[in-house]
Amino acid sequence: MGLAPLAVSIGEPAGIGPDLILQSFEKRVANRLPVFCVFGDPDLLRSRAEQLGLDIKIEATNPAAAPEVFEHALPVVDLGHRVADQPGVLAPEAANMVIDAISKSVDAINEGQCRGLVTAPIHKANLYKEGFDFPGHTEYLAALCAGDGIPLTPIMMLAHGNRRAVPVTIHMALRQVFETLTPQLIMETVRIVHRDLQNRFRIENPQIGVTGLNPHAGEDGTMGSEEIDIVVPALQQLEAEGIKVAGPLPADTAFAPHIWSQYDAIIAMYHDQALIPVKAIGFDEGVNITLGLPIVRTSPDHGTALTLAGKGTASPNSFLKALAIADEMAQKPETQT
Ligand SMILES: NC(=O)C1=CN([C@@H]2O[C@H](COP(=O)(O)OP(=O)(O)OC[C@H]3O[C@@H](n4cnc5c(N)ncnc54)[C@H](O)[C@@H]3O)[C@@H](O)[C@H]2O)C=CC1
Ligand SMILES: NCC(=O)COP(=O)(O)O
Repeated sequence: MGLAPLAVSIGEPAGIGPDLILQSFEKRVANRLPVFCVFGDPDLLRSRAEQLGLDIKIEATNPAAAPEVFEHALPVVDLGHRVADQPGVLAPEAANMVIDAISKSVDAINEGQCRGLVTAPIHKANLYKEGFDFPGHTEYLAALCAGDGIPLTPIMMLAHGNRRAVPVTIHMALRQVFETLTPQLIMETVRIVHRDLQNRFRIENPQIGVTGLNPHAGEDGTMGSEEIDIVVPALQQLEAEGIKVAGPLPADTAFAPHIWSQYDAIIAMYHDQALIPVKAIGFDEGVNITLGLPIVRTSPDHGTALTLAGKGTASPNSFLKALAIADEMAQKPETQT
């Protein structure tokens, strides 16, 4: 039996997600892309293909038929929502489809119909206005995947080739970081990254760097005490467990090429500490990978880029990489969850 398709959630329809999906499908042979099926609105994709001047057939189907359909048409699981195709114009009515696309993709993976998820970007603020109660995909997927009410800790990892960065705290106001950071959260994050680097990336003995929070990693406690009070105790416990971990590294130098290259991943304390270096070394070249979940999920390293939607100028590079990495991570036939 062949591999099940990857699920692709359509993302924000006013953004570049539909463009990237169509552009990627067009390049499927040249890029040896894995079979994927889109969860969304086939009419919207037809309209966007026309707008972009792409001669692509769109076929409403189900994941089981996707491998055969993929040869001649873009397979789309029709979620029943109809959304007007207005590139660059956010419409609150689209929120239900955007959210459904994510949850139905996860259902399909849990039922063994799909083997991993690649998410096109969502416009977070547009979803919040409609009552979406999660900061982003990362946290929503953790809620969807939590079985028996046991909460999962989802981990956001941005990867540019072998350069990987992980924020301990994810989508929150900077002032909230101080009350959220604990030795327990750092330990849990490092343990999950360590385990997933072994299991999902086949790195036998991962080397993990951990940054401090403050400038110069606190300069011996003179520029903040979080390193001494929170980071060091976590590192001591992790070392005692046999995890190869180093830190607290000053965050401004941790991502210098000669230091970053010594580690399989660097764990940073908050969102921008981790994501800026990845986007700076190559915007649209990285991939966002969610760890800590029973399913494979990747996404491009960028957002909805509303002003580029429908113009054909958005680069599909990161989206193509997200498909390739999800394919690699979810190579087992059929029911890989
Ligand atoms: N995984 C996801 O769903 C993500 C969603 N977002 C959401 O996207 C929205 C917009 O966020 P921004 O901070 O403006 O980031 P953005 O990534 O959408 O745009 C930043 C800049 O990069 C350009 N850009 C983005 N993708 C590009 C591509 N493929 N090719 C060429 N240029 C590209 C944009 O035109 C803009 O100049 C927000 O609502 C944010 O929450 C942001 C990041 C990830
Ligand atoms: N800045 C990256 C980002 O916001 C991605 O969030 P998510 O939607 O993948 O959780």
